[in-house]
Amino acid sequence: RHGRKNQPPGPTGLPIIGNLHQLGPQPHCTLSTMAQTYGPIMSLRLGSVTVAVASSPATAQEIFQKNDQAFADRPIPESVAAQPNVADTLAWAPANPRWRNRRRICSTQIFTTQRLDLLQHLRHRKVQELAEHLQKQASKKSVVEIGELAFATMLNLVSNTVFSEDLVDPEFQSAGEFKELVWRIMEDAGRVNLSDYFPVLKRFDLQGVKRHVAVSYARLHEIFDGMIRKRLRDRESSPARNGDFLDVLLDHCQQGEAADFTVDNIKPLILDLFIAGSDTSGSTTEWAMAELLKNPEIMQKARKELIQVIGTSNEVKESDIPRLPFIQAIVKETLRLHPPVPLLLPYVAGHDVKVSGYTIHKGNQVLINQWSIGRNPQFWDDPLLFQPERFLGSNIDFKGRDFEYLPFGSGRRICPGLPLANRMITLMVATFVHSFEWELPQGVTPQTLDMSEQYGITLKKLSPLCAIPVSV
Ligand code: HEM
Repeated sequence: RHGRKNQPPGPTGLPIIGNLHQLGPQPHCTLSTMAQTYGPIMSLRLGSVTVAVASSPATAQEIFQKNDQAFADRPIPESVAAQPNVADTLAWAPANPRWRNRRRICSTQIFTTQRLDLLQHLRHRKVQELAEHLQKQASKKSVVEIGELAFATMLNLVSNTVFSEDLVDPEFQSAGEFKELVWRIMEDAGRVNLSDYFPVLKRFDLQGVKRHVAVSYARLHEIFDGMIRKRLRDRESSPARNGDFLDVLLDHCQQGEAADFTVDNIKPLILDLFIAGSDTSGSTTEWAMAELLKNPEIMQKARKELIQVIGTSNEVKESDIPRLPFIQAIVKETLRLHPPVPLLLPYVAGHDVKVSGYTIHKGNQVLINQWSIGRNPQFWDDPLLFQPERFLGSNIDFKGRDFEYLPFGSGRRICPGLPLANRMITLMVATFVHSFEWELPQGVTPQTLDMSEQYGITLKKLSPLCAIPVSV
């Protein structure tokens, strides 16, 4: 079936497996190299699935702007299908009225400027708790894992937004278990799984991916189940409401929208917010700090801006951020070089579509290699250098309209968490830089700091960033 007419060019594959063996452990890099030979829209055959890969701003724009509707749905990897009620997730459900309703509720109840402003105190509190923890570690000269702390802080922020309570204890002891669970889900979702490319093999789960990841889903569902049941009991015994996102969802459950909202089918939506929000934001904060430790002169410039704007005694507040253009530029530059979702989430063509003169056939999958676009010298000067200055005085933004820079995607499935992620990551990075000097552990220098990536559905730092906070 793959001799289809007018398909984008691509590498010749082997019989049956096609190009699967060529992807390697870092598919985003392999696809970037292949695009130099086959062009900005190319076609690969992965088992029985044809995948088109877009690697330029122009092809991404054609997909997102001209053909947004055709590419509104996603293929569901087997590892994601391992969770109960997968059709009720936000990230993987088809773009049907039920998905739209859930997305609208999330947007209006969590992500509007008004709602975010209302919960500003929560973000300040969570970041303050993080700073207090770091102060204690600083007094002991302890080494901390920056990514894990940022991840746990984000997890607690999402948890407070949904459940009005922390998931991770104040000393961050239980952060490890959640990180492990979330990362296992991310890693399995990003793994090349034969069941996804040979539907006939699905029921055998040859690599055991589905069985492996099901354990993580079951544990997270169990945790959420306990929290939801407790809230249902509280609601029965008292009319008082917490006013958090769980109350909003339970109100929907009780308002006769029974088919769309039940206690069971709201769990995948809640899980999505935790999974999509915590690892991406934690990882971006970790990469930002890794770049600052690798480039001490940029760290100094950032600190200088913070001291000029805030002084030395005050804490960083969200209301300071508009006056911190260099810190904002650091976050943007980090998302360019280290976008947490390098290939965005996959799309599936709803009908035959022409892109750059080639045909993407109905049922073909589409990936956008935004990692590659963000590092392409055609669109960025000295693309491999970490230079936040490139964003100063530039209008390029990550809101999905500048196709050379798409860390949050674009179109109707653009990341709904963008405004929250932006506020929280900026606040965490600013606080790290403002409240502490940072030292690398013995034997590590800025020159030897390991910046290798590990591919999952999100891209994380292979070796966790370890550093020693020093109080200022
Ligand atoms: C640095 C932080 C983040 C990055 C870089 C990021 C990036 C992305 C990307 C690239 C997508 C896919 C977009 C597409 O396919 O076009 C996505 C989807 C999504 N993100 Fe984020 N995200 C981040 C933080 C968050 C946060 C904080 C939340 C919520 C708490 C969140 C919730 C979601 C959800 C629910 C989806 C699925 C949307 C859909 O398919 O309709 N993300 N994100």
